[in-house]
Amino acid sequence: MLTQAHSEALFERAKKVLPGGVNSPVRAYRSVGGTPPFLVRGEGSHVWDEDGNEYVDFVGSWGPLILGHSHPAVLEAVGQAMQHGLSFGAPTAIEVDVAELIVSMVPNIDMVRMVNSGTEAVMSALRVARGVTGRDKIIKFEGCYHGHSDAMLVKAGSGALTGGAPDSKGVPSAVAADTLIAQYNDLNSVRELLEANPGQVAAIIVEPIAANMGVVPPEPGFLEGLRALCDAHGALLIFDEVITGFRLARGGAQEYFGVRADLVTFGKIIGGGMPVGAYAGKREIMEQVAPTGPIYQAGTLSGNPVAMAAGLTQLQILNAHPEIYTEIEHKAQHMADAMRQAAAASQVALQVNQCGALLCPYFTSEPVRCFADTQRSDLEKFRTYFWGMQDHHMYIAPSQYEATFVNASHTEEDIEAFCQAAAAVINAL
Ligand SMILES: N[C@H](C=O)CCC(=O)O
Repeated sequence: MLTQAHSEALFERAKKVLPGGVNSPVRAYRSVGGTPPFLVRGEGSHVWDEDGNEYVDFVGSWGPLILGHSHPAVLEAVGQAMQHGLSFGAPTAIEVDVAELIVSMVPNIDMVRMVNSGTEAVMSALRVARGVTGRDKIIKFEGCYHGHSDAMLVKAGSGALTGGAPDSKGVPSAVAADTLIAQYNDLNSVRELLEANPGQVAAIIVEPIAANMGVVPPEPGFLEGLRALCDAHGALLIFDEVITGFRLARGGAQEYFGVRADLVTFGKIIGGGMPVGAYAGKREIMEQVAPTGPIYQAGTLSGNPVAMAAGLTQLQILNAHPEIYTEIEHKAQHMADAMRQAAAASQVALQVNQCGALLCPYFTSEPVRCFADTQRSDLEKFRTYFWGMQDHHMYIAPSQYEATFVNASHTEEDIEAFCQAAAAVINAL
């Protein structure tokens, strides 16, 4: 067991002034028990906690740190931007630079609106879909997570699922009634909802890879089928790319899977570690947003110059180095294979889902292809795996329902250390 005296003392203080001691529920380690390490520093692929413990970080601030912590070019850009002021609430050149770069990298979009988080991006994209179609209902998938706006907290994944409450209190029933729930990788469940609600569905929103119930990749034909169903029923297809955007490929899931979306939402990744979000789409849709159109959405901090500087620098590097995508995917494949081999050798029931630079172990003998399958994973084994990995200085998400993120900053030694740690922990199971 690692020494955690300082983190424990901080957690006790935190619990007195922050609900659960945290500012986002998944950080509280409720499902694995124990104390979260309070982090003080990150460099490249490593983080350090208040007790001086060093870890290889496979969370990466929940995805955005594709280049790792404290990338020198990103820090330099942030430092420069800060010299000129922290916020103007006015147009700046750098937000135009970021928007132009996003439009050049992502297929099928002409315009972008910056916001401050993935939650805001989704909330706004849903409003646009409703405004454009004149319809109210939205189809989402059980176990998918699209931030914490009211409509999206119906059967949500991520922290809501980790806490065992996929439906939050405080969501008006009238709002929840317009969120229709389908099953991931099950086109029939979507078709049935569309047919039962003719002319009423504004949009289908999907994580192209469901990465908030662990990692569940789309089966061949699933995303294509959603596109076809949207076209047939006059609904918009929204890809929530808060996790997959700029991580799967320069053009995100649309490029990786070759399926067109009508609206795309982005989150923390386009801030390179700073709080940013955005939604994007074709000109005819995006021009419906205020001030050019009747759909209102606003934000004082949207396009914040310091956040834009971090995001622009990370996106420029990713754009200039597409080989990063092949490299991070290979690392993730290697990790998944090592875990599968360890499980086979020690006869542990384990499925490792991996797609791009995302992976997740489920302790079950059956393939995991939808929400119901994720519920078969043995959570007690996940808990043992989690703490075993922590003892080996591997910082992974404290939840069965989050991804393991592989980044460009992970060295061969980091990946080997992960594989050896995972093999040892799985053998001990
Ligand atoms: N899956 C969530 C974000 O993508 C995890 C982060 C959080 O809820 O704090």
